[in-house]
Amino acid sequence: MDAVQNAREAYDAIHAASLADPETFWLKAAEAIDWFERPTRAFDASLGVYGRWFPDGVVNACHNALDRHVAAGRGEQTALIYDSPVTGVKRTYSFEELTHEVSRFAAVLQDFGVGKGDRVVVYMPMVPEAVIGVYACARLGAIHSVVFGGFSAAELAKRIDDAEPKLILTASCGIEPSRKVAYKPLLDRAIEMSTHAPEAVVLLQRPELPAELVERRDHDWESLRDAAMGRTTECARMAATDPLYILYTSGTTGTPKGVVRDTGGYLVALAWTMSGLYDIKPGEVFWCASDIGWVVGHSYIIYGPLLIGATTVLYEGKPVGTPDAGAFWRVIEEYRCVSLFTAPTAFRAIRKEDPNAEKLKNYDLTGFRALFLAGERADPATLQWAEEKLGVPVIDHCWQTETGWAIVGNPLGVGLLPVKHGSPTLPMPGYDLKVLDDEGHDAPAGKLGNIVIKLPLPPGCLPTLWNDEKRFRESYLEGFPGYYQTSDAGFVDEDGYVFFMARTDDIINVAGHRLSTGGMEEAIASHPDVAECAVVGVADAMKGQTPVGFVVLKAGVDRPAAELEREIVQVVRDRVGPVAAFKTALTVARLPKTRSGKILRGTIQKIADGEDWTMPATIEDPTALDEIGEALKARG
Ligand SMILES: CCC(=O)SCCNC(=O)CCNC(=O)[C@H](O)C(C)(C)COP(=O)(O)OP(=O)(O)OC[C@H]1O[C@@H](n2cnc3c(N)ncnc32)[C@H](O)[C@@H]1OP(=O)(O)O
Repeated sequence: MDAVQNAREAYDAIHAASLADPETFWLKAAEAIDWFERPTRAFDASLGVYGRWFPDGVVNACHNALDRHVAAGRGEQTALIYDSPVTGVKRTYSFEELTHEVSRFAAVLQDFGVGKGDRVVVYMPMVPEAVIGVYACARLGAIHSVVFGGFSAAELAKRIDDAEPKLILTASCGIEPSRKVAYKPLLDRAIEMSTHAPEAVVLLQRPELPAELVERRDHDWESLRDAAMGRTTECARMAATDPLYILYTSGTTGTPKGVVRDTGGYLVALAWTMSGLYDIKPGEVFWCASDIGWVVGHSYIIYGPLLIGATTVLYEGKPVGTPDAGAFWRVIEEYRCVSLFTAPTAFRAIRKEDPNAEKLKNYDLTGFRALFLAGERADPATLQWAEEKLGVPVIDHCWQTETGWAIVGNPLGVGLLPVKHGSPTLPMPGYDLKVLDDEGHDAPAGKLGNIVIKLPLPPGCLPTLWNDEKRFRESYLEGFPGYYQTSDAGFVDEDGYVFFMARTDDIINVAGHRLSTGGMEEAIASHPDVAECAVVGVADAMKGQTPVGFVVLKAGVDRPAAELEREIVQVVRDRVGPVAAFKTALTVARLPKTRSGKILRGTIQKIADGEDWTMPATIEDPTALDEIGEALKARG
């Protein structure tokens, strides 16, 4: 039997076992975790919305990622490598050092009254203190909620109001290659805008751009850390079902969804993936080049590698421009990374700048075993380029903030399966993935339909939305009863390979960032001269998609279109944030609509992408579509 056949049989056996007998499968996987009280049951269907994992397990995430490795003799091994080309700083923390820092900073949090179940918002750039803050929360059983630095004050305010944090951890600034991002004024504005007021803010001063502290409310991170010298804290005993964190993600409206991640199921799932999917062993260096503000950063910068005693890399830089397109190769060589996990957009950026990968010749990538891509659809051209230049398996895998880990992937640790470009391969253990037509019937192989997952979702996936079980049911469970709706359309081929083709809602993916066009439309609609608008995601060679806004002005507004369009771009930047990459607003006389008033966003998008389109039978006024084409043509 050849290696490919072996790998397929091993995969089939594992996946089938996970679905046929989830109790046995996941209790076995749970042996990778150090429990204070080992679970006797894997799943209880009577709890929560669709059941809960490891209902009687008692555990702590920080203990599993840090303390237990020190106790097991890994204290001197490097746990965290901080590499910041934007500041020129490099720093490493051993497991022992990181455990001490976290234990000490948890004492600081305790002094603010932070304990089990309290929320702490972490609004920080990619610095080690952010990781320390997150682990300090986990140590105490407080629920962290990290907010990505590229969001606006208004977006931060929404998250503060929903999570109602006791405390906010922040830094004076983030550093982008072309500018310093002053976090503090954004945070101050967010706190002004929010109804909920945190009791205190702990701020890390960065020398690049120090910030003013608000008396009584704000506290200096370093002074508190100094004052806590010699203090330690114990890891709290947490129910496996207790929330570890809340991570907000875009919904179909401007109100983000607070994805809840429980503790025990997440640790078990991550531990399985570190070996089964990523093929990483304790002591090796795994690099996830994302941001801790995204789920990918939570799972594979902060938690996953440390959980199994591997080393993680915290990289405060970009794939290009810090300083050049050889940046990733430099980090891989310098730290002997065995795998890199990043978004396809990062590789598109490298390829654009260095099409023949000349820079790669300057580095020794011996020991580098695999590249993993996720966050957006991996286009075959980029994937092939990476395969050819790196000479290692390039593995696309697909997941969501909601799931916390891969739904579909190619399990390198089990055995590499043949790669089909355009497909992230096969469902991971515990995911009973189906494609259903709109009536809920199974779609035959090769037929496009709705990608859903039969309940229960495997461990690690969201049990609910923070403060909003109703929205959880409506958004994910009611469309296809008995299934979790991914809101992706796609198909499964005759070999079981899954192909994700498009979203079925108004979410777009810009440079690996999941964004709501509805949220951008809400921002545009707040401009006093705007009557109505539509935002669509248009194909972009670098970012995958970019948002374009079509805007109808109120009657009587006769200001120059260019001036208004600039203001509208600024409104989206202010209200959603720079991460939206919203750079194009086009004023049009009207929007194409059906006779019942529904804006024909799908057709607008096809026109913008230069795809074939057919005139919708229900269109109110066909000339409105011509006008969209003309507006796009005029803008080039
Ligand atoms: C599987 C589940 C998931 O999908 S989790 C999400 C996975 N996604 C990712 O990991 C994201 C991958 N993308 C990236 O890392 C970046 O987009 C890369 C490829 C590095 C390119 O970065 P960049 O050149 O900055 O473009 P961009 O589109 O990301 O940025 C747009 C504007 O936002 C800004 N921005 C970005 N990050 C921050 C930040 N942390 N703090 C403040 N601002 C930030 C950028 O500077 C840029 O601003 P500007 O418009 O140029 O002024």
